[in-house]
Amino acid sequence: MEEVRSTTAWVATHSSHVTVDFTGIEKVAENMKNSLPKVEWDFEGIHYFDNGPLTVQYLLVLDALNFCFWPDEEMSYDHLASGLKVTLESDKSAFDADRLQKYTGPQLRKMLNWSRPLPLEDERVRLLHEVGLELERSFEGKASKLVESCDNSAAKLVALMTRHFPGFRDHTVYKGHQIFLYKRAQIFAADLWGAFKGQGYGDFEDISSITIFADYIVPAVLQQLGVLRYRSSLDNIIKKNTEIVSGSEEEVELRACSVYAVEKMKELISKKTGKQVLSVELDLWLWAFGIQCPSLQHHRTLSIYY
Ligand SMILES: Nc1nc2c(c(CN[C@H]3C=C[C@H](O)[C@@H]3O)cn2[C@@H]2O[C@H](COP(=O)(O)O)[C@@H](O)[C@H]2O)c(=O)[nH]1
Repeated sequence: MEEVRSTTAWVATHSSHVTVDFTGIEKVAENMKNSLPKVEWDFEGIHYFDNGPLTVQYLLVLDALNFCFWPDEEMSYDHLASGLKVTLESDKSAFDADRLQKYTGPQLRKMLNWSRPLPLEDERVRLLHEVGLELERSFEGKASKLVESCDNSAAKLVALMTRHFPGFRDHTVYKGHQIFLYKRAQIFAADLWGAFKGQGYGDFEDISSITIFADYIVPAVLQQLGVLRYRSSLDNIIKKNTEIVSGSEEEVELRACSVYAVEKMKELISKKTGKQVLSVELDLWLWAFGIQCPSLQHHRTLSIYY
């Protein structure tokens, strides 16, 4: 995760469209100093959990598809999490590696109880196949084997995920430099940690090494909190819901500056309180705040990464 931290910091110090406001960070950290808001994983009550390997399989499938819901105004992450949960509850072998390799778009729609094509449906299907095939080839078909091979290290898990599954290699090139975000790979580690409450498959000694998950909700929340400031041209693009091209300077800055700003916020809160705060905890708080705010306007980029 050092790569994520150092490369996003590079973007933040060379950015043209997004600025990290340290006064804004200071204000948020000061407010959080006395009461660190704790948000429970699955506060929505929408995820599958049975305390065993099938939960790991569920979370891998979930995070393989955990991106870009906004093109359909009525769709959200909740539909994915709960649709996959209902699917698994009625058919425990639905996410077996051989079956993952065969799903079609209409079948995936049915799983999510969705009557029209899903956003980036063909990509979602391709990524499901990729996960099934690689699980079968390298991990006896089981996501639990993948996690077991990581020696309780979230960093190892992210490295392994990005090595084995091309769809999880969330990176880009910005002003000639390679930048790593690894949103879905990191969120998989965080979901395991959250679901298993840091025990069993969620027991990671280095959970503090994970950064936030740069999606389209967190940057919007950070802007609202005065932690990120946008150049007026970018502000207009977002207000008008105009699409931002994947890999553009604007898009990379929105995501990278979010990671960097929350790392700084975490350091400051830890310093003020004398307690270790985790980026995962800050992420969940920011994200939960964001999705409960219907007026929040976020950037729109078509991407399989977030
Ligand atoms: N940074 C961050 N981004 C997250 C999540 C989650 C869900 N995490 C679960 C884990 C435990 C909790 O109980 C959550 O349920 C989804 N997303 C992203 O949000 C976007 C979806 O937005 P909308 O279209 O409005 O549904 C999309 O990019 C999706 O990838 C998170 O935790 N952090």
